Amino acid sequence: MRTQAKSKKEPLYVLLISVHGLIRGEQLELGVDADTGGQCTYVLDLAKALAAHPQVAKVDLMTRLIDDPALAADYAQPEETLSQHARIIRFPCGPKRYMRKETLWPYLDQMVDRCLHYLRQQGRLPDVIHSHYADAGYVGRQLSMLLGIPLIHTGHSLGRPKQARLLSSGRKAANIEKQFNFERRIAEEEALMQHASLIVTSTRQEIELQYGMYPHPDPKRFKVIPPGTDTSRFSPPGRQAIAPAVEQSIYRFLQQPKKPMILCICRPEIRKNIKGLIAAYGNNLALQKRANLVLVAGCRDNIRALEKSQATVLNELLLDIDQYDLWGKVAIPKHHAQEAVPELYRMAAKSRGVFINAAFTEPFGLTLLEAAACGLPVIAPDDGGPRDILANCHHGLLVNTLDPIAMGDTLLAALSDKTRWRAWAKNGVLNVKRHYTWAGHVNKYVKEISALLHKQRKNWRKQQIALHQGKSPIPLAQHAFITDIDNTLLGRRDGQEALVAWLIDNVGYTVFGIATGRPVDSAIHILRKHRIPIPDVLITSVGSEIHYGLRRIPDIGWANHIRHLWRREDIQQALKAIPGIRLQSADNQREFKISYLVDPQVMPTVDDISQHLRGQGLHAQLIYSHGEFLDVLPIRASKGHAIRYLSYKWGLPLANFLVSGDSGNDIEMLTGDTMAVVVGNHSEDLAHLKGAPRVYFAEATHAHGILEGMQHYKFGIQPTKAQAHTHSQVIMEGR
Ligand SMILES: O=c1ccn([C@@H]2O[C@H](COP(=O)(O)OP(=O)(O)O[C@H]3O[C@H](CO)[C@@H](O)[C@H](O)[C@H]3O)[C@@H](O)[C@H]2O)c(=O)[nH]1
Ligand SMILES: O=P(O)(O)OC[C@H]1O[C@](O)(CO)[C@@H](O)[C@@H]1O
Repeated sequence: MRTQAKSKKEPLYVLLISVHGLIRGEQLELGVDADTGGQCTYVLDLAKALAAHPQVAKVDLMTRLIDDPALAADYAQPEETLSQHARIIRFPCGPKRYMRKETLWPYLDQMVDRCLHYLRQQGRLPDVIHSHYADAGYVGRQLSMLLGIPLIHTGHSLGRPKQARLLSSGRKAANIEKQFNFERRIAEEEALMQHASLIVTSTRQEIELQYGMYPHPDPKRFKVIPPGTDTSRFSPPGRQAIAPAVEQSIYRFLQQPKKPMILCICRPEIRKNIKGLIAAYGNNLALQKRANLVLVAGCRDNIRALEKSQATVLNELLLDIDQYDLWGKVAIPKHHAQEAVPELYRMAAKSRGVFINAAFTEPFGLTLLEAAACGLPVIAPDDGGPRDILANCHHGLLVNTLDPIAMGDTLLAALSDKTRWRAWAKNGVLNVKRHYTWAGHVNKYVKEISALLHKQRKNWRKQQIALHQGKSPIPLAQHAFITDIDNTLLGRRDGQEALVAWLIDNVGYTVFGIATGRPVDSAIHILRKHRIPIPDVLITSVGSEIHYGLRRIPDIGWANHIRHLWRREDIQQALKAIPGIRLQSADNQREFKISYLVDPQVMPTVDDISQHLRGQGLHAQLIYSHGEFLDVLPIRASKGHAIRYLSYKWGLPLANFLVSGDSGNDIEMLTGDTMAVVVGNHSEDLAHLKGAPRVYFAEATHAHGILEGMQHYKFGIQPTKAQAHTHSQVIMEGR
């Protein structure tokens, strides 16, 4: 299969990623915990609206597969259809059970790998990847780098402002780090700001005040595209009666249920300031007389069984209701179904009540749009999202939510002026349709993406990137050819040229890779010198690093994999005691490789050195070569392991790999399921492989030997004379 440059008109394939929380097509469970709120509904609405756009052919919303007896089986379905062009795809990520987002970081690489396999099955790569929140940002950034596809990112909520808020509330840095894993999150957010081609925000203030807390935000990468709300669900009350079950779920708490409702819908989270709201209501007797307070703060069976931070919010809530003696005036329903949510807004509108968002800060605030669409005026924090929304919708008032007395007074004033109330209700319904529809969002979004892709295509043309255009060929290629460099690929000029012609003929069909002891810079330098196109995959420093293509994108998954038990500093320290070895120059030292020069007369045996390290509780592999070098590597790092990892990661069977080598450090990659070729000029340490299954010993030497092996295995599309003339052109492009 050959990778093609995309024609301008071809409709788009968008891959959305939102890892945490609970996402399904119907009956979203929102407010269940701190991770199930606005973002879940945002990504689902976005997926559906995008798929309805005429320029979009396909939308996949990738999320975590959760197989938890405490939850509906829906979250364990690998695929769910949302509409003709949109679906949810779910991949495992760590343990099967539900986990809060801060604990998912160690497992995210699994999603990257599963997605690569999935794309292979699809036979098509997305045009853009769009990640939501920092965890999905990590997955999206890896995929974007590995595949050469632009990344769009939406933060929804950022680590630095949250960390600053928690610190200023008096919490200890070490405790909040333990609970929220800020270091990892903020590092990823910084990386995303460098890597993403486009960052979509809901407001301008989000760019200035939130992203502004990070180093060097590049204003050109940001685009404000506010979300929409689903007006087919959220609509004004009209004449229809409210569903009796919904009414009942509220009335059962209230002494005078027909009074106006002050409605608050939010996740039970400290930032949402439910405590301040109770104080506002509890301290204002006139307000209590005028209206009931209805708090919809997620669903609960047993507060004691909830996660600690939510349990604290709800416990405080109950204690505060008791302290102000608000029994009979406050409703706090235990459960609500998703179809009940619009009904709750309508019920509040019918009662001539108001909606309140009492949060200390609110990046955007989807509930304010939902209320507007249902004809319910709002009181909201004088902060980013609400400021923009109220400036557009004119459906209520802003208030200082840090001041409970001001909040109480503002609520009372809003409920008392009937003419103003009617104007707000009308404004909300009209203006939300004018400013906040998903169709409007998606129109702007598709224009931005199209401009981005257009610019990128132009760049590719300018750079004339080697064998293919920008996107990686690996996910769709059927075969891989991986070779050692020195004395295998290189060594005879005529052989090299014939091999380059073969590579050109096999573009898109075969992945081209090298596996070498050289560090990556040195490998690229020598390949350029010999006019060999830059490989799709570079396994370097004896398998301790993997990079991709011209841009040398590192495979972070591999680094994470081999980091296991690797204590570089301690190993280097322990080896100081070994006679007959001295460190090679700094440019030969890598994060996962310590290299020594050896005096064979003095150095103890490799087994003795291994034992010395083991005695100190250290784990490493020692590779002794050519009687003069000693490389110390993590136990999982080697050329052979790297090839097996690539096979697994990219979903390409090991049997479809042709590998070639000449010496001892190639043994591991030459044995096993691969199609192995040992070149004619091989060293003695490979002789014992003669007769081993799937190991071909070529007569010819160097690159000629590789080509002989390819013929033996009938590997690849064989070169034709007509195609061979493109050779010099590609070499130039590869430089
Ligand atoms: O018990 C509940 C609580 C919430 N919701 C729904 O959950 C959503 C909450 O969204 P939002 O008010 O925007 O708040 P967050 O959950 O905090 O969402 C985050 O992400 C949103 C989308 O980017 C931003 O609008 C917010 O500012 C940001 O804090 C709304 O659809 C609510 O109707 C429920 O259905 N039941
Ligand atoms: O408190 P945090 O970690 O900043 O996150 C806020 C959360 O709000 C949500 O958007 C609610 O859906 C989450 O997805 C997001 O994780």
